[in-house]
Amino acid sequence: MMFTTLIFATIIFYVIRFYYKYFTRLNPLPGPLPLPIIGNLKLSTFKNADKFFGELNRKYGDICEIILSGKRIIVLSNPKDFNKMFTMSTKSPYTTRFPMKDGLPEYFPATFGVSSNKDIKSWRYNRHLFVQAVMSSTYLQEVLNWTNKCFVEKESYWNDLYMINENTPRELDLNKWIVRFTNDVTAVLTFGERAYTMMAYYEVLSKEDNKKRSSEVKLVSYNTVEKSEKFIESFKTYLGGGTFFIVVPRLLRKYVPGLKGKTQKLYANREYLYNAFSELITQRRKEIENESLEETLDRKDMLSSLIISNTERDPKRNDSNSYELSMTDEQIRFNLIDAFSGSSDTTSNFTSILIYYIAKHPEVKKKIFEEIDNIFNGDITRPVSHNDIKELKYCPAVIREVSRFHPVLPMIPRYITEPDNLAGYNWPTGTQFYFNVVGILQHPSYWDDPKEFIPERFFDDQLNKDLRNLLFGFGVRNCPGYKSSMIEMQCFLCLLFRKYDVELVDPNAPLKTVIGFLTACLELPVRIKLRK
Ligand code: HEM
Repeated sequence: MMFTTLIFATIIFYVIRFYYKYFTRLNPLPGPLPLPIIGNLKLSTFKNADKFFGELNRKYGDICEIILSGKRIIVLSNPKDFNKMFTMSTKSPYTTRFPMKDGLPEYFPATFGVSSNKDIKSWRYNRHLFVQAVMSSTYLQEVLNWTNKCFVEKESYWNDLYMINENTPRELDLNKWIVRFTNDVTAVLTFGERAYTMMAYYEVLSKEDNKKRSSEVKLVSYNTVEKSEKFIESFKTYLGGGTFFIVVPRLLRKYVPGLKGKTQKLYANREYLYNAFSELITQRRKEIENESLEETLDRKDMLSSLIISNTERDPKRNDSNSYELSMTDEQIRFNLIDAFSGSSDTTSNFTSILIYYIAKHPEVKKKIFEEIDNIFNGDITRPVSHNDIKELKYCPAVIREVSRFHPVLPMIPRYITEPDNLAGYNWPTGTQFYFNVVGILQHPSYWDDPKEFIPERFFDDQLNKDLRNLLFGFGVRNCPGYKSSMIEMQCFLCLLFRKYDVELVDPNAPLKTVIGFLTACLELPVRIKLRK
């Protein structure tokens, strides 16, 4: 009885304290009333974050607030607050994405790599070498080469599994293939090693169908496929673990039985992954050392590029001091993690969203066919080149319109490292802001008919110039991979639509997604046939 009363009193105390703090907060802003513990994080937030953020803007205006994981977050939906937050100056207080505190730095590095690096000096160094690697013309050529190659590989599986023809459309979940396709392209570009996730999926499907594998499909050894699947799975577990470390307090992680077990599993997985990276890096270092200095490296992947950065093999090295700044294995590891995590899920989910909207709008698909047919003249086998991509005008407009309509990242976070005045209020150090991407991309003051899907609006080069690239973020911490992913996505569109017609199985069904920080597409059931 005593114990129940104590618990009850503690809860009452907690609730009163919570609302006292809430109603006496600094600069109170409109926003949904939060609940103790969960704040504004309802289940619906996760299922429909795009709707959630769109409604925030419509209901509460251009500046409002929410509480997530116990933290107050100021949500901004007006581009006039934009320039200050997304400045190109590294001296700005808005150069950090989120606070690296609570459980996060125990699990993710706070001063390594690019994405979560809060030490601006170290971030600048890493970002410089990262950008050098992924923006070089040789790397961008590799993006095109591997997108072409992996597409051809995917087709060999499709031919065997579905025997796609002109007359009878075949049903398949295109999202499953896009995820694996992107993983395979990203892995080889990042690590210089093939992942075989498409092949592994082909194995699963042919087993399910009791199908005998075609001799056309060349399988590498079972062990290689299994090893690469394990690596990709471990990577996903590693990234997912971040949320666990943010949400579950340290004491619970250390002492509560189920949670302690989960913590240990995450650490063990991280150990496995870090060792796998070390092996990759050591092996590649050896290969590079064995190559003569005069020879140009045959691999243009990010790993090779980071190993040689600021060494005597680096064509971009320009002073003798740079030698001191070549990367350690640990630095390389975290840059590779950032490259793989930054590119695989974003590109695959956005590509699925893109195909969904194209298939949903037959008039858009028709114009895509026309544009692509004009470039390829019925040649459905030659590799797509940079010149082909340069000729595209309608396809990039469709990509922009889809990203306006259904952005893959519904908000962009920033966190201030010193007090500042923003949107007319003074904010203390540590205030967290979300730039409401959905709100802005559908804001009636900035777009005519924002609810209409009109790719042609982006033919006007001057239209909302500042907002066009919201898909990839802004300012000093914008996405360094925007060029490579634009190439990959446009190349994919050419390869797919010059040969195949894609229709949604149910054109009226909404796209199935789940949304945390990222819009994750769950499935994309389509009917696919060869174009006549
Ligand atoms: C469709 C594909 C992609 C989308 C939609 C996307 C989107 C974004 C966005 C919105 C940001 C945050 C920008 C900000 O905070 O202002 C970001 C950051 C980042 N992205 Fe991407 N990205 C994509 C592909 C890639 C690729 C291919 C790579 C690597 C090659 C990459 C690596 C990164 C990294 C490392 C950061 C952190 C930058 C920093 O903190 O300095 N992304 N991305």
